[in-house]
Amino acid sequence: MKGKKKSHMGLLFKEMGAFKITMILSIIVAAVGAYVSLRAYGYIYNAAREVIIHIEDSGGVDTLYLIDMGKHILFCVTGAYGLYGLALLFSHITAFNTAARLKKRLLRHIGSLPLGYFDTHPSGVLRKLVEKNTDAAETLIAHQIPNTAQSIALPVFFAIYMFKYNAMMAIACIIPVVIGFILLVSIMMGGGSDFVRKYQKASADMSDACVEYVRGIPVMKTFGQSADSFKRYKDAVTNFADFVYKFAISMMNADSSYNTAINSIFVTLIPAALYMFKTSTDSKSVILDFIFFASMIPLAVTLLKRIMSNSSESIIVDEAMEALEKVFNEKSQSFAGSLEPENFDISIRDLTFRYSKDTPVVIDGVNLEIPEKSTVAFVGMSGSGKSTIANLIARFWDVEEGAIKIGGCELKELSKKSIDSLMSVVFQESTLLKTTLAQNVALYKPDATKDEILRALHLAQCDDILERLPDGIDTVYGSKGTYFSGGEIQRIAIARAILKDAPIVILDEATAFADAENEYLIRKALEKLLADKTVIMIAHRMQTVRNADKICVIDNGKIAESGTHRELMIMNGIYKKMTDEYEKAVNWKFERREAVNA
Ligand SMILES: Nc1ncnc2c1ncn2[C@@H]1O[C@H](COP(=O)(O)OP(=O)(O)OP(=O)(O)O)[C@@H](O)[C@H]1O
Repeated sequence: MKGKKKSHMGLLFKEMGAFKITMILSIIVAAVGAYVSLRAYGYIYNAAREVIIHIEDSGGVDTLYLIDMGKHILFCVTGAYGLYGLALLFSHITAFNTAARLKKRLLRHIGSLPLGYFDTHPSGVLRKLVEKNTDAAETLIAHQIPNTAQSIALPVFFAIYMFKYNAMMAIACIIPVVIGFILLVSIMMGGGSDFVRKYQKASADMSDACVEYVRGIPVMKTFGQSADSFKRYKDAVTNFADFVYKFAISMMNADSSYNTAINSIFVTLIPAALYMFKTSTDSKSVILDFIFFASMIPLAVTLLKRIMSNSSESIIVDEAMEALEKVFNEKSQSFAGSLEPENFDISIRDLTFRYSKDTPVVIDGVNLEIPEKSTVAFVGMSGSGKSTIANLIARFWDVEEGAIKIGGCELKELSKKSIDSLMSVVFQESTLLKTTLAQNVALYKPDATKDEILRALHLAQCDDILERLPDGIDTVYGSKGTYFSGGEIQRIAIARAILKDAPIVILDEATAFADAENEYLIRKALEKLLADKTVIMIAHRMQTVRNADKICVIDNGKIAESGTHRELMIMNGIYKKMTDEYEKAVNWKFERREAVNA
């Protein structure tokens, strides 16, 4: 048996806050509007009755009464439109304010999440998440809620009216509606709602795969691949097409049965009217009642159909709220600490970490002391946990088990100001903003003078870059075709770190993708940056770590070996094996070259 899915609409109602009042007003006004529109039918009935009663004696018709009824009808029709407009006004006030509150709270919350969250949630994903889901909530409140209020109120008033005028015809009209509703509920309970969810997932998968496909076109062209090689995109499109087909087929019977039921009111109404016509002494009243019922039926059918589409809309919004709730459930990072570190020693105690409750442990009981102004390098297989430890030191994620201390204070106890000024991180691939070179370099020190910026650029070996820029450090990156190579961007990122002059530097081997000339310049730039600093280096090439004060071999989230290069080579363990294999790979290249040159 399928478990009942939890509703996430509570979030939406909570977010409405005081605007719940305008929402309730919208529902009440929409319901009153529905009543007023039905009153118009009552006055039409009275006018028609006056005419039919005097059908054989047209002089007996009370024209003043007819004019009066006409005025009432006009008043009710315009009143109903006016009230519907007012209901929409209230619902839009609620919708815009709720969506704005939701967006603001969401953005504030996203801003408080740890930096590591943005690794897996890039800006495009977050923009889609915020906009798409809050827009869905806005549409639901602005349109669906007043429409649903009307769609429910009208049939209720309609039923009361029908019983007031003619109980037998009322029952005849209600039988097909009840059958229609039983069918509607069975569609929704029997997988209809599940289908809407799966349909949305298939559609989202297809659009994600499409973006991936478009982004991969350069790779596809470079390697001369055919479109078939982008299997995920092809599979997503096929999956979506299959889904829509199955959805249409499965809904075909249910939808047509529901529509047939609610459209077949005449099938029960006409026999009931004929029976009454035959047995009643007041045939004129029977004809009049029949006209009254027949004129209202199309309206009832339209409203009943609207209920069905409203219920599938609410499933979409429920999904949207579920996605937002997931973001709100992400734990914020608190910067309530106020301590300043006594020195820049780093101490890691019994550190154990997993990225989320449902993922495996990636750092498993790590203990490490990094004295101030020393260099520690992490080496190990890909996925062993090197970056995770470095990111935890930089507080990209919060430590939950064990502790990381700087200068005797836990990271959480340090003030935001000290955390910001303590560390510089140079990633494997750095990013420049589309602003001036000066602003890019002074990102962490906006009040830096021009001389300070120029000095940092000089120390980071960026003189050659500066020479070719049309406006020097005021050149806007990305303007007039001003772009930099990966190695040049890396040197500018090092200039940024030099200017910041933080006592701790975390370095994710910055030369990994540089060419020989850039590698030389980056190394020279790093010498300036790292002098007299506490350095944590994630190394991908074995030769870069030889001079480190301590090398830690990370294996499966644990420190498997640690020591200097010499100590580790003598130990004859994983490090020695990695170094030997690395050297074999390098020598293999030389041998090949020699063979070619021979
Ligand atoms: N944001 C994340 N969410 C969930 N798991 C993650 C995340 N980042 C990394 N992991 C997982 O944590 C483990 C350690 O990854 P980490 O990036 O620390 O390894 P690494 O040694 O630095 O690898 P590499 O040398 O390839 O960069 C891996 O299994 C990885 O899949």
